Amino acid sequence: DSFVVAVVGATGAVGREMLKTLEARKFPVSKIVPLASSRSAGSEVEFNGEKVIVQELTEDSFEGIDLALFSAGGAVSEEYAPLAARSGCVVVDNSSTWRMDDQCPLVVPEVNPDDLDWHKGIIANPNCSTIQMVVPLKPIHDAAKITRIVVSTYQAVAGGGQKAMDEMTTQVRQMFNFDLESIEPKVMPYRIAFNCLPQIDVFLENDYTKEEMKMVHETHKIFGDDSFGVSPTAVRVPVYIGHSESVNIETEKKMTAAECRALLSQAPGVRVLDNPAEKIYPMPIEAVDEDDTFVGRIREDNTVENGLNMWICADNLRKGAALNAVQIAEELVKRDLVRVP
Ligand SMILES: O=C(O)CCCc1cccc(C(=O)O)c1C(=O)O
Repeated sequence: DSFVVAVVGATGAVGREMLKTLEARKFPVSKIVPLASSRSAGSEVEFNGEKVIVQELTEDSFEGIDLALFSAGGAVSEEYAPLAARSGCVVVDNSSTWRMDDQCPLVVPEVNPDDLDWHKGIIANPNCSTIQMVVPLKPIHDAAKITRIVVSTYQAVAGGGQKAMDEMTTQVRQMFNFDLESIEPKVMPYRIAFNCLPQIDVFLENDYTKEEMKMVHETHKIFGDDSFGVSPTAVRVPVYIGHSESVNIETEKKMTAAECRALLSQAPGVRVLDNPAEKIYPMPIEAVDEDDTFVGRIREDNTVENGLNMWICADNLRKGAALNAVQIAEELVKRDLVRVP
């Protein structure tokens, strides 16, 4: 059977990727309903070779909608996701609003698909940096029990949306014209062109950023296990699309680099690119427009008992957001769960 599917935030960077992914994976859509703010309503998007008019999001937009993918910011999710669920529409929300709500499953289909079974109408899509980390770490955790994670992220500007990407373009152009004075950052705290910013989102009381603490809390919820620590540093780097992460883990049981490589070569959603002698390793420019999470630079960390280092890259708009949301929708269809209990 096929479904009436809404995309809320259809004109944003992630919303557009959601439409592209629904089409590319031939999700069974009987009717697509692109929704956005009054500002974007009236514009057109393409879907399955047809032009579709973007409609304005209102409280009765969800009548007759079976499934709604949200990526329109936390405030819209907070107000409209419960409305949608109450009118019998299953919501997959890409914002952080519902991720830590104990009535909402927080799901990466390769990692914890069974959590979908207890959804009450709203399912949360994790933060992009969390998704690409848990995909390879879950099989390792199952095999050797992770006791500690230290992660440093190198996050693309696309995570800040189209405006952030445009800001970097402007800065690069200005710098090539040696016009440095007029660089006035608006979306990001400082100039990002040829720079690194160790701040993504706001700082909290503990001097970590919201982005860093999302990786801690969301990883624990997705694994259903908070017995291990997560020590995060999230950094913005001058890359357009594709997040990279340097991950160091300690495990209870010893796992060699070779065993880790072999395990990840079989892991769902993972592609191992790891041959230093041939200069083979993941890079963000190679991860763009790919479904997989790429892992390389796998090596033992002999400064601790059972340590491993690895380097992980993924397209943050795709597996980091839109693809994961569509894969959740696919899993809901498979489990006949496109219905609000
Ligand atoms: O900047 C990045 O590289 C990733 C940030 C993603 C993001 C941006 C604004 C708001 C939220 C949010 O939902 O709170 C989120 C999120 O956690 O998905």
